[in-house]
Amino acid sequence: MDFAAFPDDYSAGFAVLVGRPNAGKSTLTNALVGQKVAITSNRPQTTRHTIRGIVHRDDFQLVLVDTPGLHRPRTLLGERLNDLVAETLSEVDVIGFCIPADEKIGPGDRYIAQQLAASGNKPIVAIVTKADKVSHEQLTEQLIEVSALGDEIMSAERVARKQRRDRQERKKKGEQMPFRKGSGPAASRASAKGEPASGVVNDGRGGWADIIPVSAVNGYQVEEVAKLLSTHLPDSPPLYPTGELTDEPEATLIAELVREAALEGVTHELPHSVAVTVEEMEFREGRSEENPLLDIHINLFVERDSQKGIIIGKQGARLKEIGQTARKNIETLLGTKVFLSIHVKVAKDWQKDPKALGKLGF
Ligand SMILES: Nc1nc2c(ncn2[C@@H]2O[C@H](COP(=O)(O)OP(=O)(O)OP(=O)(O)O)[C@@H](O)[C@H]2O)c(=O)[nH]1
Repeated sequence: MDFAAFPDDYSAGFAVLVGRPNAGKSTLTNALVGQKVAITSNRPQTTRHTIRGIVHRDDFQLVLVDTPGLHRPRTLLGERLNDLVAETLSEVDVIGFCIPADEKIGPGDRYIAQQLAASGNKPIVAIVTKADKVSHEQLTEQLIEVSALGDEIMSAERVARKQRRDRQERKKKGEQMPFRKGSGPAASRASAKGEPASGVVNDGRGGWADIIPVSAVNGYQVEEVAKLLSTHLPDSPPLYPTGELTDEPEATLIAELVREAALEGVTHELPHSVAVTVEEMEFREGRSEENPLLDIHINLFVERDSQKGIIIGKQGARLKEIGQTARKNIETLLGTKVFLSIHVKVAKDWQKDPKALGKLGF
């Protein structure tokens, strides 16, 4: 592996983009990296695995970790996703919090903001995505809202930390703990619901480390986002050789491409219920070296017979389309001809079954 020579002031490190489903994380990752590595689709929660894209520049290297949407656990799968997110947050140098410009800040954003603030002392850069979808005035308004959210959440977090410290101090000294308005069970419940904790005011000590608008679709400020994130990276030689765009195992990318093709244009409930595994990958015997063919056998799991019907389609028409789309993308990814076979299987309630989850790679 050839590491290019790098200047003295080179910096390198990890960044994670978080945000609620559909916030534009995958599209921004792709725009930053400049090649399709993370999987995008207009269906929420398509990114389940952590896929890294690497932004190489003359003076920095930014390793992007794309996480699933951070959300409140509903099923066991949701909890595992959140564990994954927590683990990722602890390993990065900077967090990019994506909030779409064209949607009002909601409880989902608030909840994520609180989780990020509570997760530690990592700098959080608020990234207002999809800037192309709104007018200049609307963008300005959203930037003000997002900035205010940062001030409020970070102030609340500082207050909470101070209260925790005080409580510990008092405990150490053996003092009795007074009940304080805003710190009882009702306040914790409000905070768990993503509602603002009452009584917390902006302490004027600032919120987000930075705030920046971007459009991954028309390229507005994409380079600036890369630069801004890189200012939070430690001095370090490159972590990966230049030219390497992803270190995700091929099988994961292949499974994601099949999953993406399967979810194209389907109903809302399905994304949660589809899991894809690569069962076998082998070069076909008897082919010449110049003209290899890679056989890939895929299992596509759904939870119900009705979902199986949706995937397969009338006389197998949809499955055929899925196969063709996925095959083309896999061939582009691997640069080799591919024969793809997809078996659709019903695994009842796989989301709630720890054993099944393990088998499916979660
Ligand atoms: N107009 C416009 N659309 C965008 C932009 N970025 C993303 N989108 C669209 O928004 C939708 C969601 O984008 P994704 O990048 O898949 O969002 P995500 O946050 O990765 O979503 P999950 O994987 O569900 O967490 C897709 O239909 C994108 O095409 C942007 O800058 N401008």
